[in-house]
Amino acid sequence: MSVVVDQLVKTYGSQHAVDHISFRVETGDILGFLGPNGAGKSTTMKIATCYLPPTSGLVTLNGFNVETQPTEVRRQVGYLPEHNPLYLDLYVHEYLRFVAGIYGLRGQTAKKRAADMVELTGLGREQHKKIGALSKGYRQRVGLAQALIHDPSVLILDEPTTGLDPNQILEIRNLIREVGKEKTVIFSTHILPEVQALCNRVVIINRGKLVADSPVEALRGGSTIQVEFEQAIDETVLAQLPGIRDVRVLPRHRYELLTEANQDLRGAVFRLAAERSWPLVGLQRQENSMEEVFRELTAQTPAAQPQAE
Ligand SMILES: Nc1ncnc2c1ncn2[C@@H]1O[C@H](COP(=O)(O)OP(=O)(O)OP(=O)(O)O)[C@@H](O)[C@H]1O
Repeated sequence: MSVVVDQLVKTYGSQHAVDHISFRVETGDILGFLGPNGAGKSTTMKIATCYLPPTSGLVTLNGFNVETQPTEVRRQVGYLPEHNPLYLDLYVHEYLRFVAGIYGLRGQTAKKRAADMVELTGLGREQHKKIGALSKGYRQRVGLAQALIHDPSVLILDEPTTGLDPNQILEIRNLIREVGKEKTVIFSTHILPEVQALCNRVVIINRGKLVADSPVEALRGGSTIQVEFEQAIDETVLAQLPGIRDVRVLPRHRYELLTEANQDLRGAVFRLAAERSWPLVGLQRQENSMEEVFRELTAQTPAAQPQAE
């Protein structure tokens, strides 16, 4: 059971909303899909759920191609769109049975499934109201219930906790965590602590391009050491120090070392420099928060301005 996104492109006119993105998500993964406003998250999710055709590239869900096998894909996937359209005049049960019907569930089976979803999403107290009379948090639960009604193996949720109060956020997170034990979950959010609380993996996109695809651990609470030498050194030796996750070469003989959380490797770097007779002129450590990593990865470079004629 997996979602595979391979070199996905979506253009609107001349704009590349999604620009050659590739990643894969496996069963049991809860993937946080992050990016600033307009990064291309919703567009990617709409393509993965057959609401939009890709311009090029491939998306498969459990091996089914979104372009050529949309019926099979829709059976595999439950989708909660960012602006979840609901029929406000329908009662909760009525609406859920209607959605069940779209997936071919009828009669007692549809009724039972709707009742199960009411139970699962904590809609019990509100189930006899019309959707129009529900609070935002409860409407969101209805959205989750409709996304889950056909027992999909993949769940795609576009900002499921946006606009909810802190109690509702916790409840929806618990529900996602519960559902994520059996299903593949992809959800977008702007709340980074939510990703830390729920996800095992993170994909970050910026202006349509993939800028990170890693375990949450790799983006959480590590630290960086900036080290500067008088002349260029062999960075592969730095990379071999225990506790170093990555080494970036910066201009002017500076190197940025990403280290595991709670490790201060300045002493080790200093000793290595002494051993190798590398002329060390600067050594600084900085704790990283996920917010900082996100900001760095999605720093906006100013768009090229059209030249005046
Ligand atoms: N139907 C459309 N026509 C033209 N441009 C569009 C259309 N839909 C999206 N876009 C553009 O594509 C880009 C990506 O939009 P998208 O909604 O996928 O971003 P997002 O990452 O989900 O943003 P947000 O976090 O604000 O929801 C944006 O620049 C948006 O304006």
